[in-house]
Amino acid sequence: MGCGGRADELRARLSQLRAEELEIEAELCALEAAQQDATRGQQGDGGKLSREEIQRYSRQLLIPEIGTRGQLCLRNSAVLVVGTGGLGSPCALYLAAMGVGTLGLVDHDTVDHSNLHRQIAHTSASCDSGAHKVVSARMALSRLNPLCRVRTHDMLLDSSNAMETMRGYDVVVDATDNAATRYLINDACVLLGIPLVSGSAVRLDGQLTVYNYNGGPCYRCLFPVPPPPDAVATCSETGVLGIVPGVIGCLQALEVVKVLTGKKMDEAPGMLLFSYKSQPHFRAIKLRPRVATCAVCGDAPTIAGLVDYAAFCGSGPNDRAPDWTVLDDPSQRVSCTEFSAIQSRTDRRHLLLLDVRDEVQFDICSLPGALNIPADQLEQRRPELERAIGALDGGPVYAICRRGNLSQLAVKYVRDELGYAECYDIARGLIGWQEEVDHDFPAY
Ligand SMILES: Nc1ncnc2c1ncn2[C@@H]1O[C@H](COP(=O)(O)OP(=O)(O)OP(=O)(O)O)[C@@H](O)[C@H]1O
Ligand SMILES: [Zn+2]
Repeated sequence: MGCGGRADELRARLSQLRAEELEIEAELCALEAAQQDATRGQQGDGGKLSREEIQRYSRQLLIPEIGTRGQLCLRNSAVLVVGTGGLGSPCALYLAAMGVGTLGLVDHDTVDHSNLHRQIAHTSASCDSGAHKVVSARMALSRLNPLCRVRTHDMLLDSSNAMETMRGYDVVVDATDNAATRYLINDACVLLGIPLVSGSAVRLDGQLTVYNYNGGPCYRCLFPVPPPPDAVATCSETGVLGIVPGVIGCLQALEVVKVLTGKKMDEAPGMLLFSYKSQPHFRAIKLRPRVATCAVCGDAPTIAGLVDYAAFCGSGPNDRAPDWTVLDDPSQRVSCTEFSAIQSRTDRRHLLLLDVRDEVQFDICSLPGALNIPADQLEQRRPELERAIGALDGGPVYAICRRGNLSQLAVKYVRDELGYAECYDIARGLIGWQEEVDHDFPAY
């Protein structure tokens, strides 16, 4: 067998072993979840470091701020990381590496290819095997540091299970991505008296705050009212640079260490803002103190137990961006399958495919022959659009976007503002095209 053949054989064996490893990990997670009380609490001699621990953590033990006392604090602590995505991955990896004794991981999702540029606890193999994020992350953590006990909670954290899940942890890390879960975790932390290390990251910006600690404010003190659901930017809609949640997740781990080792806060608690675009990248702002009228941590709280957070926020933890209905008349919309048939029987000179996504998205992928005019530039580029329509000899215009929302606005614009009635929307946009017509078309 040649070198190439042998290499192929080894690659195939390796990917089979990786898949098997994930299977074993999943079974272990399930077994250990069934005997949870055995995995909580101190390990070994609570008051002494073992030879192995001294060796492993030696470079950290040498730091006066940590020393044996600090290392024992970490070893005898339990930290819950909610969300094992972009923030939770680096945060949990560092907490395990630094010697936190018990790490709980909560997530309900499976690993996706579009997660891997930032969710560094996961691998392509996890994705190919359809692994659950908590299983995949646990594998990474136990490889890194087998001394760390990892407890997995493969579930959607909600009002029915949060108190039971979070109780007993010394610190909770919010590494999630939605308002409903942020309020849920905050309220449970206040009710249980647990400090909360909260982070967020989207596009090129991130934020970090420690709530409910040392008499400081809780999340509700600062944000008593949730933002409107469509004002919340998500990674899947607006994107995120891989390292940004990496920076914030690492700083979350740092804050956890500070809380666990009892480093006294010299100053009033602050919010740290990070931006790739600003110079310097970090800015700290002082937080207002705890608000006496806060509904959950105030002097006369009105929230004594967990509430319905999806109702409070107007969107749940699972809600993806809503689909709009701008065009009430269904005859103004065609499915992707219908458009594919129309396109193949129409002379391309008499059909205009108008792609109204922004240029960045258009550059990622597009259908052949599409004219790109972003929805928010239609008026500004009206002459260009009118010229293209003028060349159609009365032929149809079809508008497309990523998921069929903005394209409806474009159809309305062409019909109402340009007075051109032969204009139709392609329902479900390029996501629909990939699912219905061309499975090889890139999904993003
Ligand atoms: N209520 C919840 N219970 C459990 N896990 C949650 C909850 N809310 C959010 N999460 C998890 O928090 C993680 C957040 O990760 P991240 O912000 O990187 O986004 P993502 O959902 O993985 O990816 P994308 O938004 O790009 O599809 C996800 O793994 C998500 O499943
Ligand atoms: Zn409060």
